[in-house]
Amino acid sequence: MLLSELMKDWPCTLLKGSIRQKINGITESSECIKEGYVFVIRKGTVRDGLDFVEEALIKGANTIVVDRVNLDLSNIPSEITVLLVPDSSLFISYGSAKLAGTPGEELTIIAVTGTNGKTTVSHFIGQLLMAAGCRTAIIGTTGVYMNGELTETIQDSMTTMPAERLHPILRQCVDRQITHVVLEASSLGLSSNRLAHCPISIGILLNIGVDHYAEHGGKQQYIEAKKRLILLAEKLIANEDDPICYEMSKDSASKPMYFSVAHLNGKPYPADKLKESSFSVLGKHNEMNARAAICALLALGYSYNEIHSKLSALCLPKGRLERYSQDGVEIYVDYAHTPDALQVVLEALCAHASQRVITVFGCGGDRDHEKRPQMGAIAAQYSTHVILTSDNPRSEEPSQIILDILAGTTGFPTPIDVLLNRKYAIQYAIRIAQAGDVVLIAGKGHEQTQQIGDKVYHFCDMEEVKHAFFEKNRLD
Ligand SMILES: CC(=O)N[C@H]1[C@@H](OP(=O)(O)OP(=O)(O)OC[C@H]2O[C@@H](n3ccc(=O)[nH]c3=O)[C@H](O)[C@@H]2O)O[C@H](CO)[C@@H](O)[C@@H]1O[C@H](C)C(=O)N[C@@H](C)C(=O)N[C@H](CCC(=O)O)C(=O)O
Ligand SMILES: Nc1ncnc2c1ncn2[C@@H]1O[C@H](COP(=O)(O)OP(=O)(O)OP(=O)(O)O)[C@@H](O)[C@H]1O
Ligand SMILES: N[C@H](CCC[C@H](N)C(=O)O)C(=O)O
Repeated sequence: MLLSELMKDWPCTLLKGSIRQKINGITESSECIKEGYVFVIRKGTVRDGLDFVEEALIKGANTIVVDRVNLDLSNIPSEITVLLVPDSSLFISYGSAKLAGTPGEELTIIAVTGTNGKTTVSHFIGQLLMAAGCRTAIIGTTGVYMNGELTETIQDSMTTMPAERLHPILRQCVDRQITHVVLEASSLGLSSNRLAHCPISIGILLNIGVDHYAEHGGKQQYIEAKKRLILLAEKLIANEDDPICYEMSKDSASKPMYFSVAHLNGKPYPADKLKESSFSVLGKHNEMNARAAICALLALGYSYNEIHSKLSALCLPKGRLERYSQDGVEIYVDYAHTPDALQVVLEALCAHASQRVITVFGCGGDRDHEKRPQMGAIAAQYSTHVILTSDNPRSEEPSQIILDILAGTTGFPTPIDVLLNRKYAIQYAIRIAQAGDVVLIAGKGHEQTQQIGDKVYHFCDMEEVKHAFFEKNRLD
């Protein structure tokens, strides 16, 4: 494509060079530059793309896009084009869509946001659509699935991928005759305009809890970020029981569809209806997730009868209440890393367990501190025994994270042990567990790595569980 074609529908000012350049791709990361690429410079939270211009030019960039005036461009050779745009993050979304041939326009895109349940609801919707015969892709934290096949795992478990990666994947979807795409819209993805040029038919608002406040600068800013989905989506589905979601839904241009614990789309829908359809996924939260998914199918024109006949086959994505049982002990690996998530999962397991509930968890470093004591209190309230350990400490001191969690556990009689090494914490839990006990290992779900400092190690909770049983039986 010629640069002139990319620019023609977008407010751009030519600062230097020619618009007759042939361009082969677009990126905001110098690491991804190839010959003939457009390098879009963005000032980030940590670094400034401006510092990587030299690297981009060495790698073959022929166009530089900036969104700041009065920059010194004298070091940029004359054969390189420099454009000024009002906002780099919007331009990269627009440019990525256009270079990929706007594949989103050929697809029905459903985007799911909320603090908890995005991955689960996306997979439920995807599974229902596939059961109804639609070729469907699911894009989110656990990877890209095209018609049920995992085609790409996402580095860093990113929930909403940058636009420059999303639109080429949407193009692959079109090439594979996929008609429906269900994607997760994270607050950070929405606030950084990753979905700005992705045409969304249905937006789903699940819930608002505590997560990512620190990165957004507060709860209100987090809510504002989630609200962007309402402006992007043609139709909105919202959780009527969540007061913040309900309030937010009033900003929708079209009349929203609601789901709640008692209603669906304005009609009574008691829990028995789900049971009658043999929906059998554990946890009240997953019943709510199923209600959101049913609403999405209703919005797409399916009837209750068609939807109900498919509910019995719904299953959870990897790392969500993932069960393993050995020697009469039931183990659940779950991705609960927020207070609300830990609470609903423990409520489900307490209702299900016949004996003790042993909880192993920690909290991620460089993330909200306020969720730590809240999660400590919830774990202590619902569990018979708590083992505190490291999640992804990242740049933080692991023992300080534990102290923050412990602050919430005072006043509860529950025994609490601390084992910073997650492997040993899991081994200890399995060693003390007896037949009939339930062990919850929370926080990392499907993750295959653990980040301690700036080092990333292979780590998989489920692998450690199996290894721990092997060790226990070897020692006995
Ligand atoms: C908080 C956030 O959104 N971070 C993303 C963001 O970083 P940033 O704005 O701080 O960028 P930066 O690192 O300061 O760099 C500034 C600019 O310099 C460029 N650069 C930087 C280094 C270099 O060598 N060359 C280069 O060109 C960068 O590409 C960028 O354009 O832009 C980067 C480039 O696209 C992303 O890699 C980075 O995501 C990182 C990996 C990340 O971990 N993000 C997580 C927190 C995230 O987005 N999570 C959400 C929410 C998950 C949930 O729901 O729980 C998600 O959707 O995954
Ligand atoms: N509707 C819900 N309400 C509260 N907690 C939930 C709900 N659904 C799932 N959870 C909890 O949240 C965890 C993560 O679920 P899921 O991956 O579906 O959410 P998510 O919003 O995609 O999370 P993330 O974006 O952080 O990956 C689950 O393992 C479970 O503990
Ligand atoms: N997308 C979330 C996942 C958190 C998972 C948990 N294991 C942690 O590391 O805190 C985040 O990056 O905040």
